Amino acid sequence: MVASKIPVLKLNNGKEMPILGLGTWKSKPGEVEHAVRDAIDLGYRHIDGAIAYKNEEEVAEGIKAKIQDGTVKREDLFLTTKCWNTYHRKEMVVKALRDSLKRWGIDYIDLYLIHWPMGFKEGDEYFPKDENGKFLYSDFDYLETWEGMEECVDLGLAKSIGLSNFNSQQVDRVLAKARIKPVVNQVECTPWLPQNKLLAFCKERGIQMVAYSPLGSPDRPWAKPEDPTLINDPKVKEIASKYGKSPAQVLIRFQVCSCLWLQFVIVQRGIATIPKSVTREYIQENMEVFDFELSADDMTILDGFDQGGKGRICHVSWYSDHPYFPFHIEF
Ligand SMILES: NC(=O)C1=CN([C@@H]2O[C@H](COP(=O)(O)OP(=O)(O)OC[C@H]3O[C@@H](n4cnc5c(N)ncnc54)[C@H](OP(=O)(O)O)[C@@H]3O)[C@@H](O)[C@H]2O)C=CC1
Ligand SMILES: O=C1CO[C@H](CO)[C@@H](O)[C@@H]1O
Repeated sequence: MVASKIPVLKLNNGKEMPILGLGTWKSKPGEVEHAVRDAIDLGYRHIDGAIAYKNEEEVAEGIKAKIQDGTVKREDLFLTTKCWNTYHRKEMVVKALRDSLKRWGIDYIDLYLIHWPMGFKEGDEYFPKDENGKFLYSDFDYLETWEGMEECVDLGLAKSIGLSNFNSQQVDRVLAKARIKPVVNQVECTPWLPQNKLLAFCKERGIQMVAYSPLGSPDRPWAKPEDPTLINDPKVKEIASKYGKSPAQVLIRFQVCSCLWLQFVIVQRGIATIPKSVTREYIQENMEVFDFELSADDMTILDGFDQGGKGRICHVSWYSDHPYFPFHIEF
């Protein structure tokens, strides 16, 4: 069996999560099985999936191959999936995970997240719309959804449960009611949207932040050719060349092990992150980030990238009329 060099973080329930994982949104069937196999061969042990990515079976094929050839055992892996917005009714939360586990071919998931606080109309369509193209929502309160998540732990279907795309008020509402505390809040995080306030808020409550789209999600479906790209930013490129690293490595290092000023003290960001790639060279490059340190001067430059909410790429403004839309407040 091959040991991994990726550091692990301890979650508030005592379980461990590798600080770096492989993202799988937009990874096509036909590519993702290979990407997962390559990642595990290279030392990744954390894979971030979701029901809504519609590729769980193929992700699972990659995992199965690596368990079968003896590279890893199931218990060496940290697998995440996410309860989609159409499954926010309590009973559906459990059913959705059972269906997902069948697709993964496993009997428990390491981490099950509420993908968004916003519920959508139940049914087979993941993005339901009426005949005028208006999105159709459900009014299930995410507190009910959380009860379903807790049941998944009770039933042994999920080892840990958490949130994704929840703002500070929504996190506190869950904490006030939770029998089982969320271990993470997975949110977009880049130098454009460094989430310093949400990070401090989550740290105070023992909730680990996980950064999604750490490279600025250049392959997001709504990207326009004229949009700026973070990995091509001249300042990021300049910093990268100083260390003999790539822009992607600087952006990943920024999350996992860089410092920031919080209330007059310097703290490590220590944010877990899940860059997506289906390219073996990138998958390898993205994990080679634990052998250099960004200087205070370079961190100051990256701090200057902060655009607040305007820096958000996964803004999903098309759902902004949802009562639980998370991005109307500062953090
Ligand atoms: N909870 C949530 O709501 C969300 C969760 N996520 C999760 O976070 C993951 C990562 O975010 P995502 O939006 O996919 O975007 P990322 O910021 O991870 O960027 C992915 C893109 O960057 C490219 N890339 C990867 N590594 C490198 C490299 N070293 N050099 C140059 N280009 C590189 C990839 O190319 P290629 O693949 O062609 O190799 C791909 O086009 C998702 O896949 C998903 O698992 C993302 C969005 C929302
Ligand atoms: O993970 C995700 C990727 O982006 C999508 C935007 O439609 C969402 O489904 C989800 O947040």
